[in-house]
Amino acid sequence: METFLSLNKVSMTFGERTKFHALDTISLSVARGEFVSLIGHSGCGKSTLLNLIAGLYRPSAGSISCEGQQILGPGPDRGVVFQNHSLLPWMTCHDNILLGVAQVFAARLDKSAMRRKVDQALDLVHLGHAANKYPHEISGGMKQRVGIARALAIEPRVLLLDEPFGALDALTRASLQDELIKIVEQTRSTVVMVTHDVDEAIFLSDRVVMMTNGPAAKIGEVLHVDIPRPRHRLEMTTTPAYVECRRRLLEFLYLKQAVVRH
Ligand SMILES: Nc1ncnc2c1ncn2[C@@H]1O[C@H](COP(=O)(O)OP(=O)(O)OP(=O)(O)O)[C@@H](O)[C@H]1O
Repeated sequence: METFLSLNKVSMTFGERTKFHALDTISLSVARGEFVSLIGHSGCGKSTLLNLIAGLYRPSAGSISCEGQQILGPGPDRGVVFQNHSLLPWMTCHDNILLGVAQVFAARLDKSAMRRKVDQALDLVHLGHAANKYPHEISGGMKQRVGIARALAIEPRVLLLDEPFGALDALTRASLQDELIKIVEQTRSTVVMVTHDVDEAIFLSDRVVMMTNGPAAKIGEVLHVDIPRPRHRLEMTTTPAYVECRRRLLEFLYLKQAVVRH
């Protein structure tokens, strides 16, 4: 498969005097339209890796490129969704999304065309009716959906999701996972997602990248989720392929990378 996003021997060390070696020689190729999850114990460096792809950090060594172009900083080709929606509280949902759209499209589109883009993004997450509400007037799940709409509205080539559903209850989480699958099918997005949740990783991903515990975290194993799509949440869980995926992830996390707490 054609490589779309490429991480080439990426290492990351934080700090000047007291150095912290977070990631060590990470190499990973992501194909166009692929959905890849990063899983690993807390503090292993998943968010750091995602932030490197987002261009929010520069790697200490190695390089990252998207469609052959080296990533040197944040850009509209990569839409990021964080665990906490990070919407501006004094702006409506519509205007929160418009903010990014205007940054990317102001030179090419007039105001009404940009507003249409915002409306389309809100429709994609079924929130057209909440366009004029403020963040404090909507639920946590709705805020995350606005966050996803905001990331999608700039029409990124890659969607980067940092535990996008981590703060939500199990039912809301499941319905947003279903929605995300539909959106990704519709937009044919390439996705890299950080998660702690084994079932979420299997349900959504083509591949799950398992990271070793830090410091100097590496890619431990990579799991190919060989379960045909469309995947059905309930039916899927009883198939041998699912059970095997789950076993491999749990074995990695709780046996091979067991965390000893004192
Ligand atoms: N800006 C920073 N300066 C120094 N150290 C940092 C910085 N950002 C992260 N780290 C360290 O790098 C390591 C990896 O952090 P990171 O947030 O990437 O882990 P994570 O796997 O996403 O954790 P979690 O699952 O708890 O969110 C941690 O030990 C963290 O303390």
